[in-house]
Amino acid sequence: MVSETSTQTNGHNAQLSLPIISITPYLLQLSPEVETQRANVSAAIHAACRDFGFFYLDISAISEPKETEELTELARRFFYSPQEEKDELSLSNQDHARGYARLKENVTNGKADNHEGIDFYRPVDNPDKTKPLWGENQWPTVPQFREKYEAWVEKMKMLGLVVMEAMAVGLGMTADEWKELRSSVDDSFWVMRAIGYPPLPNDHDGFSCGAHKDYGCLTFLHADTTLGALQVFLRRSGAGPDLSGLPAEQGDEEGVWITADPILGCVVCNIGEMWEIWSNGLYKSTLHRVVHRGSNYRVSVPFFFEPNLDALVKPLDAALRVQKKEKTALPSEGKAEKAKEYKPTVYGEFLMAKVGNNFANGKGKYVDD
Ligand SMILES: O=C(O)CCC(=O)C(=O)O
Ligand SMILES: [Fe+2]
Repeated sequence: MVSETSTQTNGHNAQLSLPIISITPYLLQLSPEVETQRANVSAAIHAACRDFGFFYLDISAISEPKETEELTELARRFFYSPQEEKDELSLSNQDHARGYARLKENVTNGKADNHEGIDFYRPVDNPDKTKPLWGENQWPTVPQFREKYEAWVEKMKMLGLVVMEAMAVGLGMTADEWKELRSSVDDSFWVMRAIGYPPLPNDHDGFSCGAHKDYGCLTFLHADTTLGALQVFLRRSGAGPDLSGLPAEQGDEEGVWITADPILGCVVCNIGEMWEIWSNGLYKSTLHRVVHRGSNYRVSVPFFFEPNLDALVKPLDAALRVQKKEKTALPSEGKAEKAKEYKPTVYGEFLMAKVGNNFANGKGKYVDD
């Protein structure tokens, strides 16, 4: 909530730590008091999206730690099974997107990532594995895996819609505007991934997962208790040189890499490129990466809440209103020319273009290389 975000430090300078925002008011029955709390939540999310593109979302109202611990335990059981068993669920059996990818099979920025993973997508009507993204999910035979993960999908889909509503309020959208936005995410083409990270060898100069921006709408990440692995790039001028000793994947951008360690009861939430378009750049999708140098085997479970395939994603009037208001508030820019607008895109076409490029060469999965 607003009053808490500036004081929660999570072990860092408050300016450089991700805010912690509870979604609980959006799950409670509406009353005048709850309405005020919701407005505070929305203002906090709006600020977090502008300043960080990342925040902790306290979801303790809908999930006990036991549930997420079970997810990581089930993933661990799968990743610890013999390699031949995991390979039976290989991406290549299906549409090259749904299934298991071996250690180093995934590539980011031209470098092999030091992780293995299994991906699931929203099921489709009339599956056809010869078509990009149109195959069937491949579930591990680990007892309870499918059941528990499918329950998580339902919960995250619900959470996605709730967070979208909170963001609509944060942008000052009217009820009709929210209704229209809602209709472009109410049949989300979601993706869920379980990722296993062995520690990086000491002399390894690469990354467990190279720096990238998520391309969709909202990511909700549950990770096990490993510290120091997930890093987020905060663009800040005057931040000084990057002392991480790692290749500068951020290019010439000035800023700092901070760690986003897990917090009990929270998922890490970040926005993808579709929100950058909806907000006309007011919200930025933020670079992040994983560098796991610990001695344990780390597991994370990101859920990607994405738009509907047929959603036309274009700058929202509410975001343009915010930008216009800010521009006219600046004395020097009183008669500013029309602000630059992001190009609209149909989510399904955008996704197919990303995946299609890789499909032809046997890599249906979207990789940012
Ligand atoms: O494992 C993590 O902490 C992050 C994974 C991630 O960024 C992704 O899969 O897009
Ligand atoms: Fe990511």
